[in-house]
Formats: sequence, structure tokens, C-alpha cells
Amino acid sequence: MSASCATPAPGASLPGSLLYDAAALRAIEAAALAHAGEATALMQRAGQAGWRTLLSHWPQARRIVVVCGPGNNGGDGYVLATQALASGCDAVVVRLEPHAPRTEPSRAMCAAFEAASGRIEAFGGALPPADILVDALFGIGLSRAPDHATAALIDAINAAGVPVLALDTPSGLSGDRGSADGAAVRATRTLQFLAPQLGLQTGDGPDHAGALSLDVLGVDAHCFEAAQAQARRIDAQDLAHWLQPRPRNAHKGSHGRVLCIGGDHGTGGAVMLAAGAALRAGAGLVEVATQGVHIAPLLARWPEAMVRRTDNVSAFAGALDAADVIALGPGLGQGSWGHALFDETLDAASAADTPLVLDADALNLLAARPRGLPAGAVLTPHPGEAARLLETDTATVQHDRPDAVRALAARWNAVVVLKGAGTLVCAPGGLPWLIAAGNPGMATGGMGDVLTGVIAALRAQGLDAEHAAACGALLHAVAGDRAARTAGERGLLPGDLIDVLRACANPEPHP
Ligand SMILES: NC(=O)C1=CN([C@@H]2O[C@H](COP(=O)(O)OP(=O)(O)OC[C@H]3O[C@@H](n4cnc5c(N)ncnc54)[C@H](O)[C@@H]3O)[C@@H](O)[C@H]2O)[C@@H](O)CC1
Ligand SMILES: Nc1ncnc2c1ncn2[C@@H]1O[C@H](COP(=O)(O)OP(=O)(O)O)[C@@H](O)[C@H]1O
Ligand SMILES: [K+]
Repeated sequence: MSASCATPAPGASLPGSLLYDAAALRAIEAAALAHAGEATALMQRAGQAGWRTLLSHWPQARRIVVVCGPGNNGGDGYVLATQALASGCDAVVVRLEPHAPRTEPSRAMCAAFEAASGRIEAFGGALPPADILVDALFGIGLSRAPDHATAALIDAINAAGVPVLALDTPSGLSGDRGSADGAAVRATRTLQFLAPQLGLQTGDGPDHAGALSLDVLGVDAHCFEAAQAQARRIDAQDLAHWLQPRPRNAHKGSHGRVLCIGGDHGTGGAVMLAAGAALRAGAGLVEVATQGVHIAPLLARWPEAMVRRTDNVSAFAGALDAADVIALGPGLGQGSWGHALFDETLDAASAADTPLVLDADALNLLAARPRGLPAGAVLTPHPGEAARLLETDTATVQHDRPDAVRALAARWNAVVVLKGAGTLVCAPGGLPWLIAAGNPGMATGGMGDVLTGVIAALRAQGLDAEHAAACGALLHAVAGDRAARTAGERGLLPGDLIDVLRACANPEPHP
């Protein structure tokens, strides 16, 4: 195979930044306390950072209502409320009766607030009038679903119709998993402390966390060495890491040959989308094996593609042999035609060690008839397909997306792209990648087919399976964002992404 995109050498620096879970944050906190001493000092810094964030985003706010919980997250809230009072604002703390402070530092911060004549109100079903609400109910110490009374308080925050600034975590959301077991605050902005949490950026995380800020609370960089990262976050800036300018001496053979297989009767568009995306993402040659009826429309749209009619399987054996990468699944269906192509393709790819990208019905067929995959296969399930591949249900996958993607990669010994808000990409035993791009306009039929073509094209251009999947999911999401910028998210079509793929696949090189 060719190499017009290069996988970084082992040991080379990787793009992006690290994301953590609560256990890692506790480890950072412990390291920080071992050096900086007082827990109250960190809490002071957290509350002050909260106040600075509030002032910079809502400088006009005068009536500030801080909802405090029983732990140290509540302690941060008392510090913020005390700062607000000192700045001449009207600051009120609201809490549930059982949520009086339970930790030493939060008791001290509550006492300081009261000593500054701060007012504490018990929540009786309605919140006082406010210009902004501060959510200091629970942070990383959330240990169970909120009970009835707490859920009523969270509902009141969400119904208040004013901006909500969450401290550390939107209360009720798991910052580890990106899901909530019950009521959860929907914040306008979340100020994270010490290090960013993975759960705020995948699944339900983005809808609950809103915009994200981070304050490292002045903690020394070496304290982060104690923490085990949970994911590596990449965004549009990171595309240039993989998509560097091509060598001037390149030829079409340098960029690999992709074979897209799929498109049973009624779903021919899927394989056309995959093929078009593979072309626009830079594959040197794209061949399509599909039902004969789709060939004319396919060539009308993509005359650059080569086509193979596969009314019977033996008709495309030569294409299987010639391919550098095979993308199997878009529009494949689960009928006898799809079954036969699935078996034939997996047999051929296993015998020749040809890289595979499996999507859609190829994943459903795989789940129904499990078999080993050739090394370096990429699977691109949405949560429903992921559930079938894990023999569970979609809700269980979405309840803990980081766990699901790791389990899928281990179960199938393949690189897995778990699609949806905050797409996660994981190689067996590896650190997942979090794709910090994409938008709900992409929740339209056919978007996944485009992703399949993009990943296959990058694989054909020389990236290894993990990097082709990570870079491909990122490129696809960045194209989705670029296409949405022109006319909005609603009505965004897979073809709109293909139209902008080329512009996104040629980023300015980093200086
Ligand atoms: N990690 C750090 O270094 C720092 C932590 N700070 C703050 O401290 C927070 C963590 O503090 P804690 O460990 O005290 O945890 P939290 O304040 O997040 O919550 C734990 C408390 O809430 C209770 N609780 C948990 N789930 C509940 C539920 N569903 N219903 C009712 N009660 C529930 C627990 O029993 C415990 O009393 C962080 O999120 C952050 O806001 C900051 O003060 C500064 C530094
Ligand atoms: N809310 C969202 N935020 C970001 N990306 C999304 C969102 N919804 C869908 N997408 C992306 O759009 C694509 C949809 O793929 P898929 O569900 O397989 O669609 P289809 O099977 O119709 O082609 C995936 O890449 C997914 O990550
Ligand atoms: K909170």
C-alpha cells in the first residue's frame, strides 16, 4: 500500500489533549494537596475561579442564586457566593434541608459566607428571582441518582429560564460516563476544575454541560502525572497532524485503491455516498461493487469511480484481489445477496490480510454470525449496531460510552468508532480518542456511509487502522460543522458533507 498520509512513528508526539475521570481527578487533587497543603486553599481557588468566570460571561448579573450541595462542590459554591457579596451583588445560597455542609472545608466556607451576612434559604419548591444560577450541588462526588427532593431542585434550576453556571460538573451527570441516572442540570456553561472530564464531551454530556471552561487551580504540572487519562481529545486544529501536503512526486498509486461493496436493491445511494466520500477524502482509485441496476446512476454522479456489477459474487473476485482497502456494508442489506458478499469478502480479506472498514449491515451480519476479523479491521457502529455487537441494548451502550467502545474493541479485536455526539474511537487495549467536532445536523440517514468512505480513503493513503479511524471520524465531523455553518444544522445532507470534504482534507500545515 501507498503512504501519502503517515501514521506517527511510535513514541512520536500525538495530537490533542487528555481527558480524565473522577478517579484521575482525585489522584491529581491528592498530589496537589501533598504539595500545596490545605484543602480549603484549593476550594478557595475553585470558588474564586467560578466568580471570575461568572463575571467574564455575565458581567451585568446582580442577583446571583447559588444552589449548594452537601459536599465540597457546595463548598466551592459558598466561596463564589461570598465573593459575589464582597463585590456588591445580591447573592443568596439555596439548599435542601439535608444538604447542610458535611465536609470540613465546605463547613468552613459556609461559615465564612454566613459571617459576611450571606443569606441561606431552604428550597421549598421555588427558586428566588435571579439573573444567573450557580449549580454547586454535586461535582465528581455524585454517587447515586438524585432522590425526589433533589430532582425537584434540579428541575427548578432547569426551568428557571436564566443562565446556569455549573461548577465542575452539571449536577446529576456522570463526568465519567456522559450519562445521567436521573435528573441532571442543563448548564449554559460548566467550569471544570483541575482537568477536563471525558463524560462532559460525549453522549448526554454536551447537552448538560453547555460551553466548557477549565481552571487548573494553580496546581503544578507534575501533579497530573499521577492521573490516568481516559481519552485523548482531538478537534479541527488536529487534522493537520495527519493530513499534511502531499509529496510533489505523488501519483495515483500513491494514494491507494478503495473497494466499496454494498447497495442492494433499494439502498444503492448508500454505497454511492461511501464512494463519493472516498474520492473526496483523497483515495487514489475508487471501485464500487454493487447491484447492476445502480451502475448508471453511480457513474452519472461519480464518473471517476470504477464499477463492478455483483449480481453474482464471482463477478467481483478480481476487485477483491486488487483492493488496498475494502469498505463493506453501506446499503448491503441482510438478504441472500448481502450474506453472500459478506462471506466472500471476509474470506478474501482474511486470506490476503486486506484492511477492512465494516459498517451498517456488515456489522449486523457480523453480530448475527460472529467470526474473527483480519488484523487492523475498523468497525463503525452507531449505538444500536454497537449494542448488537455487544449483545446488549442501546441504552446500556449509551449509559457508558467509554466502557462500550473499549469493550467493543476488545471483543472484536478491531478498531471501533462508536458514533454519535462525542464520537469515540478505540483500538484494542488503547486509549480512546474523543472527536470534539460534529453536530446534530449529522443525524440524517447516509451520514455513516460518508464516514465509511472517508476512513477507507485515509487507510488507503497510508494511515494505520487506529489513526485512519480517528482522523477519519474527525475529518467527517469537521466537514459536518463546516457544511452546517453555511445554512444551519437542520436539513444538512450527507452530500453537503461530501461537497466540503476536500476543503477540510487539505488543512493549512502547522507552522
Ligand atoms: N478535586 C479537587 O481537588 C477539588 C474539588 N473541589 C470540589 O469538590 C468536589 C468534590 O467534592 P466531594 O467529594 O465532596 O463531592 P460532591 O460535592 O460532588 O458530592 C458529594 C456529596 O454529595 C452526596 N451525594 C452524592 N450523590 C448524591 C445524590 N445523588 N443525592 C444526594 N446526595 C448525594 C455525597 O454523599 C457527599 O456528601 C469537586 O467536584 C469540586 O467541585 C474543589 O473544592 C477544589 C478542588
Ligand atoms: N448529535 C450528533 N452529534 C455529532 N455527530 C452526530 C450526531 N448525530 C449523528 N452524528 C454523526 O453522523 C453519523 C451518522 O451515522 P449513522 O448513524 O451510521 O447514519 P446512517 O446509518 O444513516 O448512515 C455518525 O458519524 C455520527 O457520529
Ligand atoms: K455542580
